[in-house]
Amino acid sequence: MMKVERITKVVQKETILNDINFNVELGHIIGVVGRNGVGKTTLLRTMVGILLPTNGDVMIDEASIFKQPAKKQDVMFVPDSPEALKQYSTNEIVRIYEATYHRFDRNYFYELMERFSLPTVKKITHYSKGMKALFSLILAFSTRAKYILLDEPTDGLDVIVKKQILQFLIEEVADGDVSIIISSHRLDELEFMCDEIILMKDGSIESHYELAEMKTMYKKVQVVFEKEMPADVTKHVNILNQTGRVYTLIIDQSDEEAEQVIANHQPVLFEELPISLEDLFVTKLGGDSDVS
Ligand SMILES: Nc1ncnc2c1ncn2[C@@H]1O[C@H](COP(=O)(O)OP(=O)(O)OP(=O)(O)O)[C@@H](O)[C@H]1O
Repeated sequence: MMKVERITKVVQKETILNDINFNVELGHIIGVVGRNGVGKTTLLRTMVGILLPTNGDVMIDEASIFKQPAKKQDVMFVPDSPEALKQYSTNEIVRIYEATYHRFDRNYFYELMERFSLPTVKKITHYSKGMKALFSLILAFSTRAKYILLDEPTDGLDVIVKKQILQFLIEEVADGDVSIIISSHRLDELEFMCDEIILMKDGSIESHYELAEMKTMYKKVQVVFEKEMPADVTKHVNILNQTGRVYTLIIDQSDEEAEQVIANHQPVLFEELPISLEDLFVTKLGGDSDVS
């Protein structure tokens, strides 16, 4: 188990991460979402020990990655634009990784290169942007690290490779030996593969739920009233969208009165719609006018 324990990160007197706490068990895909600049990348970089937290610790199987650096072998970070090692050839990088990561699996590496039809090259700079992203992913999984942290992993990948990658990520965690933590703005992709979502706000965790559970906490409905929306309804709902008299609303299920208040006005139309992660994101974070 990986434990992120009370991580706080202050940079130039500014608190970027504030008391972040959560556990990662093996066999899960966890999505980290939040507005631009909220601290997602800083969190991932701290979780692998690239950044030192101002306070708090990251534990893997009860050992701190900061106090026992060998534990860092268990966690790999794939940045959104990997710049390192670009002057090397594919095969040289394999040798460097073999020397660095004790569990690096050369056979698995070449198997994945073949699976994703990625050729070996004399210099990594010869790869296109998408090929570099794919290469970084393949390298990360070939280290056989238990915790793989991905920052915007599908950026720059074409739709065919993207689908293959999403499928691959799901397969990787299926055996229960690996967990993946993904920071992404692609909420549709996260929805497809994540079982847990961490939603960040102002450098803190606003909520951390299983995605399925989170969806049961809210209800999305489409409502049409005879005239405009009654004032007492407005107090109980979050308006996602309005097109003419058609409102798309989010109702917090803990507000027991909300549906009754709507029904009291005898709406012309009142029907439930499937709720998406994007709806939850807008509901929980849409009220912030600034990029945090
Ligand atoms: N080295 C640094 N020095 C000063 N401030 C930094 C540094 N790195 C990050 N920050 C600040 O920390 C905050 C969080 O940045 P971070 O890159 O973690 O956000 P993010 O959630 O990943 O954003 P995005 O969704 O845009 O990628 C931002 O306000 C950023 O300006």
